[in-house]
Amino acid sequence: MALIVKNLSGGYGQAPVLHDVTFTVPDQSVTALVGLNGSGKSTTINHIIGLLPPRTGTITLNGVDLISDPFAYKRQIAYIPEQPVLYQELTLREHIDLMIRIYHLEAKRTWQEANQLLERFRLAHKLDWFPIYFSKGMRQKVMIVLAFMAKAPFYIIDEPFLGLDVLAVDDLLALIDERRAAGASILLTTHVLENIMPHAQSYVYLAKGRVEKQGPASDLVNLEMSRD
Ligand SMILES: Nc1ncnc2c1ncn2[C@@H]1O[C@H](COP(=O)(O)OP(=O)(O)OP(=O)(O)O)[C@@H](O)[C@H]1O
Repeated sequence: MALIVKNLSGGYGQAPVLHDVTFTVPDQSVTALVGLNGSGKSTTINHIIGLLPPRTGTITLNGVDLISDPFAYKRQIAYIPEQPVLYQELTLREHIDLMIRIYHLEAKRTWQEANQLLERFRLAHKLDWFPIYFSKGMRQKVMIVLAFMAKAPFYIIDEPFLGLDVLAVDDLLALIDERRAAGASILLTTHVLENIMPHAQSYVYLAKGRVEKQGPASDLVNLEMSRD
C-alpha cells in the first residue's frame, strides 16, 4: 500500500471533524475521496500533508510514518490545494525557478519537464506573466505544472477540476493516467464523479467525518450520498 491512514481522528479545534478514519491508497493507483460539502475531505488531506496534527491514529506513506519521520514522509508528496497559492510578485518563470531551489530539484531536467507541461496546458507563452494577469483556471493550471514537474511518487489533489476548461480537464486526466502508469499513486477529492470514474481504481466516501463506504471506483456509478 502507498498510503495507509489508520484510525485517524482530528480536526481544527476542540470538537473533532474526523472520527476513526481508516483507508488505504494502493500502490500505483488513483483513489477518489468523495463526499458532500463539509464531510471532511479537505480536513483529511490537511492531516495527510501534515498541516494538522492527528488527535489519534497514524498515517504512513510508502512505509514512512508522518510523525516519526516527517521530512522523509513529506518529500514524497506533491500537493495541489483547492485554492491556488501563488506569489503576486513572481512571474511564472520565477515560480518554477523557486520550486527548483526550494526542493533541490535538478534544474535542467525539471525545466524540460516544466516546458512540456506548459505546452500541454497552453501556458508556454506566459512564462513572464505575473499571477495577477492569470484567470482562475490559468492559476489552477500553474499549480498543476508546479506540482507535476517534480515527478513525485505520491500526488494529492484537492478538487482538481474546479475552474478548469474541458481541454484542461482532459489534459489533467491524461497526466494522472501517465503518472500512475509510471508508478505514482494519487489521492484526489472531487465532486465530479463522472470525470474521475474511468481514471480511478478505488474510492472512499466520507460522511460527517467518517468513512461510510469504500470500494472499487466502478461502484461510484451507484453511490448514493445520504442527506442525514
Ligand atoms: N479552518 C477550519 N477551522 C474550523 N473548522 C473547519 C475549518 N475548515 C473546515 N472546517 C470544518 O470542518 C468540517 C469539514 O470541512 P472540510 O473542509 O474538510 O469539508 P470538505 O468535505 O472538504 O467540504 P467541501 O466539499 O465543501 O470542500 C466542516 O464542518 C467545516 O466547517
